[in-house]
Amino acid sequence: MNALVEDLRTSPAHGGAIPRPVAQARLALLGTGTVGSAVLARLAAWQDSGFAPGLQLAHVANSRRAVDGEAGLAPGLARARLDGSDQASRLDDVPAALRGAGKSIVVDATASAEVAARHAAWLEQGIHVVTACKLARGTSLAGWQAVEVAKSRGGSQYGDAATVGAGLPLLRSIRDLRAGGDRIHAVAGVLSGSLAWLFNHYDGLRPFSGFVRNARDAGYTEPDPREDLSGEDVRRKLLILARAAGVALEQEAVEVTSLVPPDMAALGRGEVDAALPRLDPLLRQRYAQAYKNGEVLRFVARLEQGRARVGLESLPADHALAGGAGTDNRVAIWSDRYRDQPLVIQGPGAGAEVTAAGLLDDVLRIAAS
Ligand SMILES: NC(=O)C1=CN([C@@H]2O[C@H](COP(=O)(O)OP(=O)(O)OC[C@H]3O[C@@H](n4cnc5c(N)ncnc54)[C@H](O)[C@@H]3O)[C@@H](O)[C@H]2O)C=CC1
Ligand SMILES: N[C@@H](CC=O)C(=O)O
Repeated sequence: MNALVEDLRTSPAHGGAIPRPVAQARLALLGTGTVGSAVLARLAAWQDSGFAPGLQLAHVANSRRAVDGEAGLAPGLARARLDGSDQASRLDDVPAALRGAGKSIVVDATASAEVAARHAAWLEQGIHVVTACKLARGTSLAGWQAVEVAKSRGGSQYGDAATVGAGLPLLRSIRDLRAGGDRIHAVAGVLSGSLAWLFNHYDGLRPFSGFVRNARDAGYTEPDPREDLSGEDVRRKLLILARAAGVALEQEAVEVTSLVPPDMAALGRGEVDAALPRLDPLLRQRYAQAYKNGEVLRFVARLEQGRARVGLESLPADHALAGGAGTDNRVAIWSDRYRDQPLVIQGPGAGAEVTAAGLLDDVLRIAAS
């Protein structure tokens, strides 16, 4: 914490988390990796403190196994129960596991296209979906529209705060501006937490590939870091933001400049780690050029004048998009009311804990609605 800012946790006025009465809701958590484990940890902490007592964990699954708990699984024990379970993970079983009193909510903490393909069907059945996975809304326009149609048919809600900015109030701000009558003119910024971290740390001296391994091990990258390095993950985030802003973009409309050499893009997942040093020559050269110009490298997404593009840019160090530290996303939004000076939103844009918090904020919002 910044020493100039008083730490409110130690202030006498700080009262801790207020127990929150939540109407009963049954949750199915899909994915117990980096993000899913943090969801379980947050639910376990809530259970200990008595916060949000109405939430009941009815089903937990990873790609191989599943475990059900009709009366609710203890979040702190769910991983151990899952590891010892002989129940196979089957997406067809999810609706039945959620049957019971209160709202039914699927929490998608996977990176699975197969799970994303179920979102619309669940919504249509009245099951709410909260997701960190961008594949349902950030790929084809038809996929995005299918979610919209299914929500209105099923009277269900879709919590997507964690899909962009790991829960930062980005989508919410764009939707609030539009709900207040504003048109969104442009959006530009750093949308990748892992790439932000990489370009905040890379010094042109040590190999870029080593930093990629560190970002992966810290849980900032996608399960396959090429998703980040190729710009594909940022493309999905920009598409989600653009569509929320009222711009119905097809995924091919985003110009993406990848950092991944073609020979590395073609490799199998298991071969990626050994091939990471293939990134080093291009990044060393881009860094040296930027350094010579007194600039910094940032991986930027832009939606301006109907044109959408994503790629590495060399920016003056005092440029509005160059600020921030760590995994910070930094996004500028221009609208009718923010015509000259944009609204700028900055904060950590990757990491298990912030993402889990973003997912559970959406769960609480839906449970309370
Ligand atoms: N790591 C981060 O900082 C952030 C991640 N996200 C998103 O969160 C999602 C999860 O990311 P990680 O936790 O890093 O991935 P991970 O690879 O650590 O975990 C993925 C989990 O999904 C499970 N899974 C795969 N297919 C499944 C299926 N059919 N049914 C049930 N479970 C299945 C896997 O077994 C694993 O437990 C991704 O979509 C990612 O884009 C979003 C914001 C930030
Ligand atoms: N891999 C992503 C994680 C969040 O979506 C990123 O680096 O931003």
